[in-house]
Amino acid sequence: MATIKEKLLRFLYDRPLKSGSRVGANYEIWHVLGMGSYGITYTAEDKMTGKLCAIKQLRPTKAKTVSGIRSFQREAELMRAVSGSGFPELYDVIEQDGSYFLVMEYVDGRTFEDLIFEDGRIFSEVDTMDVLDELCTLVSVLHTQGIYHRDLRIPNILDVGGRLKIIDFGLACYQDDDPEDEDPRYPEKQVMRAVSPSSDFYHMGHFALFLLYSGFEPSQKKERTWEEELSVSQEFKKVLRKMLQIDSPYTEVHQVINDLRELKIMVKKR
Ligand SMILES: Nc1ncnc2c1ncn2[C@@H]1O[C@H](COP(=O)(O)OP(=O)(O)OP(=O)(O)O)[C@@H](O)[C@H]1O
Repeated sequence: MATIKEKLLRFLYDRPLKSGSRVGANYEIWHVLGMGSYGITYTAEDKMTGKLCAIKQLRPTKAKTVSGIRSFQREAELMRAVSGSGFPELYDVIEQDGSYFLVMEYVDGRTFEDLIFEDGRIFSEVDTMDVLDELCTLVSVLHTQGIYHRDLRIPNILDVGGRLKIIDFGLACYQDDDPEDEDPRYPEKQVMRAVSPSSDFYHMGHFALFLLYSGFEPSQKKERTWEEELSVSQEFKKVLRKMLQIDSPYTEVHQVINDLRELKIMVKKR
């Protein structure tokens, strides 16, 4: 959590670039897509090719810290290593007057956050299993390359005309990275940031719950657990319990894919 001083410094120094600003020789900033804790992301045009792209700038306050620059370099390294159509391609890495930019493919899609909270999309149990199955396939591409994403949340997964893309490698790591020192008072954070496949399964379990809750109509004032509230099959709940590490967790992504595929056949037959 940012302190008041950090928030004030961000407000004073982390002003986004104005539209029309140049980044490197070729890129012209159009507008801000979003501001996260580490970066400011813009749409931009490559003036050489006329192509639209996305540019993530390391926040100026972070660009003054060794850890900020290190995490920027890490994100660039991981994005370069990741290949496949399910991830944005990294075009360029630019350092300009003490500012740092990742220039990447613009993903023209809707995040699952947009789909649920803006478009009012409702995902049934079968829809959720289908999306999860495709997401696991992308995650298996990452895990095969020894990469864990560790931030598979609804704002970081996009639907691009029926196909998924995963963005934001700001928290991703390699399987042989040392784990960060997480505060033992927050055990959930330790699970979310674990340097193991389980961190991705845990996030995907929560991702699936967001999809399933899109169709939930509360009928009681009393809050109940997700297992009591959601009317999904016991078999799918079992899969989710393993993803969320309530029951003996999955150790590799093909186990999740196999369970989901068996389950889809069973549920679709009913
Ligand atoms: N390659 C991309 N194509 C299209 N939109 C993108 C792309 N990358 C990021 N965005 C959008 O830009 C916004 C901010 O993205 P990003 O995920 O980089 O930052 P964040 O998660 O908010 O920040 P941080 O990682 O700094 O905490 C989001 O709305 C996201 O959907």
